[in-house]
Amino acid sequence: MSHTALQIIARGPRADAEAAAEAIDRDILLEGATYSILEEDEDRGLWRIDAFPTSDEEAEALQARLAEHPGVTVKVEVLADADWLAMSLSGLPPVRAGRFFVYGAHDQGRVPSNAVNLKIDAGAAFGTGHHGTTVGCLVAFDELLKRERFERVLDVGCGTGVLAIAAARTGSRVALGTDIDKPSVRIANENAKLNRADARFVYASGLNDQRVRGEGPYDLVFANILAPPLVALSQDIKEALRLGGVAILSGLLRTQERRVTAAYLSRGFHLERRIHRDAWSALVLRRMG
Ligand SMILES: C[S@@+](CC[C@H](N)C(=O)[O-])C[C@H]1O[C@@H](n2cnc3c(N)ncnc32)[C@H](O)[C@@H]1O
Repeated sequence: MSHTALQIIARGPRADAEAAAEAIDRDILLEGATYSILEEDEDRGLWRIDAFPTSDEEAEALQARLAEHPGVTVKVEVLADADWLAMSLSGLPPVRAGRFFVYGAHDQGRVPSNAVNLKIDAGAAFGTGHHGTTVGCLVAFDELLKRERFERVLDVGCGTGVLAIAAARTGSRVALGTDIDKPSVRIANENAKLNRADARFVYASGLNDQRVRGEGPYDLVFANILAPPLVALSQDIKEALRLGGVAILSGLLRTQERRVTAAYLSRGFHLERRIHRDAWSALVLRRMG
């Protein structure tokens, strides 16, 4: 594993950036790599890839793929420890995703002082922070928090509650989570207490529950569920969001991105960012209409 945390940034026109991203997707050495692609400057048609290698081999492979696309200019930055995103592959170590540090009971004592620390005991619920979909959501949220505040946040499919707890711990006044799995709701409420987070979790399917509607409209909706329910819930998620509000969606595979994106674009959302980790994708979509 690399000891130097790097961020590799590539900028260029959309076609070049998309082609470079596809080359990263095709490289089997980069199957586990995390990167995002977004439109940086709409007026200039400038797109940007940010990649976060977790080993020297990954860093080399990423730079090699990007170098094959002369239309993008590449910059490599060494990250301060507080910013890097790394997921070690041995055991179940803590996970760093932007400002968030997700850890279990066995990591007590290894907690950094410069992060938002989330203690998550998984039990029977999904969401220790180790899965590519959860990491994608946290990275997307961390980026958005650099520019925006989210007063009211809904987490559909809360699992351990990690996402709503992350919101409550970073200043959201309302952080509500739902799940169709009763044990997850109980575990999420316990995790909220454990983290002294003012987040609440209720047993409900989707968004058509009075307790969920009553707290809306939301500034941000997380939904880390599977692609078919993400498509099925697209209208409900739109209605739950205020105009200009953001949906962070995950649980979909990279290969399902087009289908899920199409459902949201047709409802007036704008795709702001895609984050890839392993075979998984996280999407940042803003309600424009
Ligand atoms: C992949 S886990 C995500 C857990 C956590 N939010 C995270 O990001 O790590 C998906 C969760 O969504 C729940 N779920 C699936 N479909 C749902 C629906 N229609 N409404 C509410 N919860 C749902 C599942 O029970 C599961 O706990």
